[in-house]
Amino acid sequence: MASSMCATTPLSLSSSLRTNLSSSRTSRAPLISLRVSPIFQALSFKSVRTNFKNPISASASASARMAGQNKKIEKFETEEEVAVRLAKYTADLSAKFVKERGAFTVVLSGGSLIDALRKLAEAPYKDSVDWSKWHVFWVDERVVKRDHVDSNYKLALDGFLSKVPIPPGQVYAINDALSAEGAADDYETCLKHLVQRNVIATSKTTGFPKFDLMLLGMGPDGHLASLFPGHPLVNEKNKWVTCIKDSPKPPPERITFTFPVINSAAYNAMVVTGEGKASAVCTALGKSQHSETLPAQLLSAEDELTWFLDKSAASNL
Ligand SMILES: O=C1O[C@H](COP(=O)(O)O)[C@@H](O)[C@H](O)[C@H]1O
Repeated sequence: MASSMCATTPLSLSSSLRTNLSSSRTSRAPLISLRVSPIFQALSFKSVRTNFKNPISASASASARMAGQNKKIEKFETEEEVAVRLAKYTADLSAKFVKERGAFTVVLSGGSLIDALRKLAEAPYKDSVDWSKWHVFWVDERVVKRDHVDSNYKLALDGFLSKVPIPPGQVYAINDALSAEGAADDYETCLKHLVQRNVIATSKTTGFPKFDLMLLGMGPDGHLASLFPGHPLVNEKNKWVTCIKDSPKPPPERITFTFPVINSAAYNAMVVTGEGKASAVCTALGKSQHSETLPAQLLSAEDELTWFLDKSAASNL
């Protein structure tokens, strides 16, 4: 569908995926969110943490809404429980947006996030999500060929996209034949065409594209997308998509959404697991004395930001 509109050519998925295209179903029940009462909001992180030792249940995880903000933290005993919750959260948002606007625009990151999405490609979601309405984008991508081991597209294809029947024309990979600058410009042009067609919504508040859901990860250094601590790209205010040629994490050349676009998303989900990220989680969620501002601290969302943490990642809170 989008190939005639976008400079970026939507990817060509494997023929096995094409054979799945007829199997899309109706959407699931409306979103059920783990809202918490004002009393619970006032609970300290220490008391939330005690739930790890005596979990209520995997699904009724420790959850807290930051006072006065549209930011929630959901904590789970294990990474497996994070994956189970993330699948339901994403499926519920898919149903909500398909019902409201007839499309669901989802932005993926690379890294550990893709493995955390594995439950979404299993029963019951594999058959109940209306995959035909999904439009998939990348919050960042490495400037490598799509079949390269470092490609975020390849990671998502192997780990998730090849297992669900999203129409190939609705999966927007970056053009891997271009330079970093060219690929960033090309991707921004692609997004502008889709905004014109109202496939991607526009934020009334910021004027930037308003994706329905971004599924994000954070590095141990507190970076998200390809926005690294102390890098000037963190402060980009005008571009939608930009490139970095000196990424401290290899490979050095990448393209990335900018903060104005990331923070204009309706829903942002930050998924973090493992002890190696506990310190950055602590800083990002404002519980440490660390003087440096990490990119993850700057994350917000128009409607709601949720941090999904396992016990290890939350261990310093
Ligand atoms: O380089 C990247 O790293 C981040 C974090 O990855 P993780 O494996 O530590 O979760 C990822 O979100 C980003 O998309 C990727 O390009």
